[in-house]
Amino acid sequence: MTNTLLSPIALPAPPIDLLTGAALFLDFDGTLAPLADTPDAVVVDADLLATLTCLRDRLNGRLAIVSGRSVATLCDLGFGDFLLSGTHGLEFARPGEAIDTPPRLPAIDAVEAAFNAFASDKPGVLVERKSISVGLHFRGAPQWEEDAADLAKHLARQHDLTVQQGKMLYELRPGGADKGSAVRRLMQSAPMAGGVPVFIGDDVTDEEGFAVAVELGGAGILVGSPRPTLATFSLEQVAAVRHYLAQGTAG
Ligand SMILES: O=P(O)(O)OC[C@H]1O[C@H](O[C@H]2O[C@H](CO)[C@@H](O)[C@H](O)[C@H]2O)[C@H](O)[C@@H](O)[C@@H]1O
Repeated sequence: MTNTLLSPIALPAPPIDLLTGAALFLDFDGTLAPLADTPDAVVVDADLLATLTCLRDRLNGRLAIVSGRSVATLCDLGFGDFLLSGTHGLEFARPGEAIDTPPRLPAIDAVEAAFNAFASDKPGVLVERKSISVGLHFRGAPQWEEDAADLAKHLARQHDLTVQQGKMLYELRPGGADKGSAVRRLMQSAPMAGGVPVFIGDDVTDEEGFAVAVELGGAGILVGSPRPTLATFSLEQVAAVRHYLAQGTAG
């Protein structure tokens, strides 16, 4: 990312009229759903799907989920009816159409084997097998963070992969895309084209999304406590995001 992250000052809450005319890009974990102990523990409730469906209709379809989760997992979670970008900008899907995804590289299988070997004697360390990437989670055993980071960086160099840092997570994936490139691509065609991009997210992987949204004349909304960010506004937590989105469906 070429832009410089701004200092961690408290940002204002987004005005509700920001949603009028928006092309809305929504991160998933930590933005639409609270973080949980393990990836599998997260569920999507009917209220959230109803709010997003209503908001998408009000925005003439200009609502996309842009996540680090794979598109297949997003569909399993209940988002199959939405415009999707998965695996940090590497995958795309439109409702009813085939998933546009690069192939799973043999290197990812090699990394997964190395992650499994690392995790095998460390209770609480979890390997997340994903469609075209693989994650090493240490939320259940934070004492292994440094070793997990060293292993991820070593394997990334060895296999020419990208390390994607997340919350209590190192993920290895092919490079060449991020959430910013996903926003740029989706803004070039219907239904997102013509809207003002607004990206809501909580994690470092969302900063590229904020950067491109701002560059294209829109805004980023950071979810969580103040930290260095390219976002313009902030919301304290998932509940505030959901309240904000629900307000956008009213009136
Ligand atoms: O871009 P996102 O939609 O925010 O996805 C980023 C990663 O989210 C998931 O991991 C995070 O959430 C888990 C469940 O709450 C949590 O246990 C973990 O510690 C977090 O890092 C997901 O498992 C990853 O695949 C996503 O890349």
